[in-house]
Amino acid sequence: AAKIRRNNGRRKLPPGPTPLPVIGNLHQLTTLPHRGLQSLSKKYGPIMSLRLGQVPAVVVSSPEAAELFLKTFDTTFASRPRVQSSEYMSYGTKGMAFTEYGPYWRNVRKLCTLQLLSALKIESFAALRREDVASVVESLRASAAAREVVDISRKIGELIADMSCRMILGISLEDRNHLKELVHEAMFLSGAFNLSDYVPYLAPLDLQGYTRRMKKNSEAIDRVLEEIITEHERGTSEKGHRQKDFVDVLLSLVNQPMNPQDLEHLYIIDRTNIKAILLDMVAASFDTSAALIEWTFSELLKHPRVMNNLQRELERVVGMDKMVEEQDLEKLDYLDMVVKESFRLHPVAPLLVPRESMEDITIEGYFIPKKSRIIVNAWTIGRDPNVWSENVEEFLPERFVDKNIDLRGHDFRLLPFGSGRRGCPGVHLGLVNIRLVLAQLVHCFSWELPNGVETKDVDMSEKFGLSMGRANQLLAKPTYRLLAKTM
Ligand code: HEM
Repeated sequence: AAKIRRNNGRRKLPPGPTPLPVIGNLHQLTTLPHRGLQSLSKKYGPIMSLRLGQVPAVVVSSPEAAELFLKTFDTTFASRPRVQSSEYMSYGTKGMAFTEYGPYWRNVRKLCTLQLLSALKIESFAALRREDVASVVESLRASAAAREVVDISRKIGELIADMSCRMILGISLEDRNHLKELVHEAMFLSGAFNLSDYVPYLAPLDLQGYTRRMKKNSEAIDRVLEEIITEHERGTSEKGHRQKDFVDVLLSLVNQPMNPQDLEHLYIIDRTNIKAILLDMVAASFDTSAALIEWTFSELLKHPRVMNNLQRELERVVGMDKMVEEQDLEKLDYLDMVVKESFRLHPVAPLLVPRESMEDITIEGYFIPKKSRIIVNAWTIGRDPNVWSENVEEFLPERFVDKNIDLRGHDFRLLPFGSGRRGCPGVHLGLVNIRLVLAQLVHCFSWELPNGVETKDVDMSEKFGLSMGRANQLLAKPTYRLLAKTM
């Protein structure tokens, strides 16, 4: 008996709420799971265990705990769960984001970071971004002249989607305007808590209808990607001399080893790999940066003082007689703090991307079985008063003054891009897009809320998803503010 007790003692799970039969704790996630989990972790602590249907899960909600899972024991937690969405919508996990840890994932990741997402590669698309942003400024100028109220959410969403489409697929969004909706649906389905993943014996019933939607969505996306790749192969998308997009880069590598340095694990790049990688890139770019820009804009409209400070900085650094250029961005310190503060309150991936543990492990005296789902609640960490003091709910960029808090995964208080070997490989691209678009729109225009809306009334409701954006569109009225000669 003593031996059994010792074993039990050693195998103590982290504290957590009692699971119900069949569904476990799924009902406690609520429609905004980052908030549902926050209230549970207040009660049970920063390392909490849940059962999601049949699947053991651990929810991590403090910087110290996040460091243990994402750094100290990173290798144990570097996998992703195999779920329906990754099967149906990542070509049987042939991409990067939802692929289990191992040589295949490592090779795809290497290929993408070297060939597609390197700083050099991203810089090479600066002219394209400049052109797209300028054309939105132009259209907003027309709205300003007509004293129109603008749907900022739509403008920003289309701008980011268009910049991403041109860089990745070599098409403008107008040519394939249903792609945005398709990718949006794919992101929703990848982020949804799908009962079929947690209670596998219910999967054939498809009670939420997600499986059906995934099949339909993946087929529609596949048709678009096939068309685009075929156009590239035939050279029909060639409009004179144009820059190589991601499709060109990947097609130039077809039939070659994915990683020439790793001949022990020989993966030859084929069409399915290319489609899966392109889908990952498009899905990761469309909604994430746009959501953060929208949230920041919402906060700026709610906080005219901060908007004002930002405009003063832009006047000083850039000047009122010209638009913002990418090389100005690194000089915009206040903008940098605004973006950090926005990520603190609105980490667009509030629960990051789920991890899965690869072996049994004991952490802080708690037993965590192999194949546990690991959920890092970055949203809760950003609002923890022990970390950020009492005014956590306040939008206050100045809290970052003289604090060396990085947002790329080195500081566990601020984790919008995750951390460690599964951390976001698109940080550089994401941040360039975010800073450029924000700086330009705030520099070129003054913004006011539509008639009758007061700053305190700006709606801040969230719509949960793998990428969490605003529930409703953000509306505002622009007035052009640069000296006229610039356009
Ligand atoms: C505001 C913009 C973005 C945010 C907030 C964001 C956030 C994240 C987060 C939280 C993760 C999971 C990290 C982890 O598990 O530790 C992730 C992974 C990933 N992100 Fe991003 N991301 C953004 C933009 C991008 C862009 C522009 C790309 C590429 C075009 C990208 C590509 C990826 C990929 C491929 C992964 C999976 C990495 C892996 O599993 O090895 N992301 N991102």
